[in-house]
Amino acid sequence: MTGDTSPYSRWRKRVILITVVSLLLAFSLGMLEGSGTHPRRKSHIKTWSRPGAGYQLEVDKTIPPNGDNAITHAREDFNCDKCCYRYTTIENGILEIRSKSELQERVCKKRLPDVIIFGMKKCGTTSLKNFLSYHPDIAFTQNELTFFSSSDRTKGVEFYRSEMVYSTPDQISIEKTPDYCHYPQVPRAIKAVLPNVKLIIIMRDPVERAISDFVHMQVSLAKKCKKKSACRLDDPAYYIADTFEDSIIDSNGDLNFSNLLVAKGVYVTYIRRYRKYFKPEQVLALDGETFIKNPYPAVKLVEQFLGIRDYFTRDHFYYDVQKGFFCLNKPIPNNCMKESKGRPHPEVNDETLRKLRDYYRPYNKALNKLMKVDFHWSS
Ligand SMILES: Nc1ncnc2c1ncn2[C@@H]1O[C@H](COP(=O)(O)OS(=O)(=O)O)[C@@H](OP(=O)(O)O)[C@H]1O
Repeated sequence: MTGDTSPYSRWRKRVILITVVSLLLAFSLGMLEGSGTHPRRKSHIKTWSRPGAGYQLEVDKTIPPNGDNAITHAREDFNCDKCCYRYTTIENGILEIRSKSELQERVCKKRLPDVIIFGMKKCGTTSLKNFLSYHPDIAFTQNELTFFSSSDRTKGVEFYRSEMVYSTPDQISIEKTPDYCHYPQVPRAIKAVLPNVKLIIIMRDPVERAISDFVHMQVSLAKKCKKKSACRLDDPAYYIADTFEDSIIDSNGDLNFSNLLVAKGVYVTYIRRYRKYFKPEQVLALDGETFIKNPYPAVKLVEQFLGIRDYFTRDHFYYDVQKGFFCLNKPIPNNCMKESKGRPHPEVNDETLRKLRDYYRPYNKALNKLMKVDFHWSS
């Protein structure tokens, strides 16, 4: 069998080949045009709608040619673009105020608190404040205002408001003053000004709290004693000796439970006072010991309690070996508490520890019952 090799036949084959190639080219180009997508990056800005703080999530979508299984990368807005402040490190004070025009644009005002962290001293209140300060739905007043526990109360509510941090209409404003816990007049005073306020208390093993408070008061005293005229503690109910044991055990070997180092650990007394004025659902109790070991579950509980966005993820936190505590990795990396948090504690003798534990046990049990929680340090 021989093929048809006439000039006409060769010309006809060429025409068919060219037509097929052109058709294939046109078809594939048409496919791409018709789909309206290109296999390259597309960027969208998505604004979250609840509760509307304007927190932006930049979503970077790489759409593969078939349009399926689009890979979505979410990159957080590190500076809370719709907030009244920009974020900086804990070391530098966390919040940097925006310009006047930016504040106006964002309807930033100083608002009375929706939430108060009212205790407990040396139980992790600062770390909790620092972590929550980076939540875009929260405007956290950085200073402890002590409004309800000091003579500032006589200056009136407008003074209190003027001390608050700026917040947008969609943010929850918070202040923390651990001192509010143990002054008997404070719960009623808060109720009179903020009847619907939400209250958070973080409590750790009262024995650990007492030792931490001792170290703290020693440092404060040492600072004051640099100026000889001011060399005394503000509160005479504190007694600080050279050692923890000598501070809380009297000459008869008995526990001096009126020393504030000890008294401040009787949490149930303080909470009962608050519960006289506030409904149980207004108060959230957090365990400071589990918070030290892992802050993530505690910040999630706070988000739920306040009904704010599910913002924090596990990878916001990392354990810093050098610091010996958890620090933030997001939105700013390597962001640890200042040196004054996480100080070394002295060794305390077993006898003193036993006396303290025996003293606190019934109060801890009553606390568990009242708050319907089981703090593992309570026995
Ligand atoms: N992540 C992290 N980093 C550092 N420190 C942490 C952290 N989480 C909890 N803590 C514990 O917080 C203790 C200080 O508590 P407060 O911030 O409530 O103290 S204060 O009342 O405001 O002075 C502090 O007490 P000390 O260890 O005695 O310094 C810490 O044990």
